[in-house]
Amino acid sequence: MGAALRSMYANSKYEEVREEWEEDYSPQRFSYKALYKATKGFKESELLGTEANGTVYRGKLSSNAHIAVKRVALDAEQDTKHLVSQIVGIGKLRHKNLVQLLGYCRRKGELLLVYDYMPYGNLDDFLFNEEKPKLSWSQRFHIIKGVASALLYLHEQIFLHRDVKAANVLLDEDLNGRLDFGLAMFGTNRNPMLGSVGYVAPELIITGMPTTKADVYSFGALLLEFACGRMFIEHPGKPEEFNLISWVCHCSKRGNLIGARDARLEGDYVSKEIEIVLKLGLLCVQYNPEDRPSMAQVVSYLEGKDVLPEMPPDTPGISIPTPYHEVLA
Ligand SMILES: Nc1ncnc2c1ncn2[C@@H]1O[C@H](COP(=O)(O)OP(=O)(O)OP(=O)(O)O)[C@@H](O)[C@H]1O
Repeated sequence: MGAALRSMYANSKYEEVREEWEEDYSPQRFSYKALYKATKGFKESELLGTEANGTVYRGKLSSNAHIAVKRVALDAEQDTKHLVSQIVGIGKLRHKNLVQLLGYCRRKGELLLVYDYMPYGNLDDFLFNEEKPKLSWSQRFHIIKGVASALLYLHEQIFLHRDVKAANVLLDEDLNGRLDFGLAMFGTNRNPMLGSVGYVAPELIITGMPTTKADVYSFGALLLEFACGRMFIEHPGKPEEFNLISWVCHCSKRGNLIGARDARLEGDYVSKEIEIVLKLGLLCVQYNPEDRPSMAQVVSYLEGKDVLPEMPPDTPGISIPTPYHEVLA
């Protein structure tokens, strides 16, 4: 029985690895055959993107459910049992602003993760790609609040996200922001502790220890990107525009904080909300983790239940160049 379980459809194109210890996880287990059929044999036309960590395909199951399948190469030394138990644990999380992880499949040297399909793709394209239709301010604010509540939920469930960034916010059919589980959460990312360049909290570079406050830092970078419509770190030449912290502080010092906003918004914005997002972004990206708010506070500020503390742009820890910025310069 054990041997038979180890390899299903041996030597066929549907071959997969299935071991006895996975029996408890059968509700979360997809057969390779089902995923192969759903993605039309992982056809090029179904390819959604290829990133450093894997390849993602769109698919449709026999139940008509639309899915996204992420194919990831597994390192030989990977602790597969631990990884699968993490996947199953993450799959049990439920929040309307999370991309639901439906399950997994395993082949030799390869893991396939199955998610709900998000028809509008990721936010990266909408915020930074001039060719994509722009998001209105009310859409942006709605998405920000959704992502904040999802991150708060993760922290309440004692999970860290570890890789909050625009590319990990996907949009569903109603343009709700859904936080995607990057591979960093499973520890299979090639850079498991650090997340993505530009969103990494400065202390993480030194300690390598992910924390809720490091997630808050990355969320702060994302807030500034939402309001400014630009990537957190750019190299446009002017020192005040090197990153969004210096850009927003520069505008604030000149008495025109909301002048930092995305010019593509034109007249379509609510000054009070942009101001909250910019100020909260600065509060979250402070150098010292203890100075950053918790995600519970972030949600209260965004929902207008709490009033943001005043923080002048020359407050130590925000506008001064930090070793982190020097590293990246
Ligand atoms: N559930 C999904 N529905 C629709 N598109 C998706 C889904 N998941 C990923 N994609 C798309 O597939 C492409 C690759 O996604 P992937 O998550 O691998 O990228 P990434 O965020 O850079 O990787 P990672 O988060 O693992 O570092 C992106 O264009 C992304 O928008």
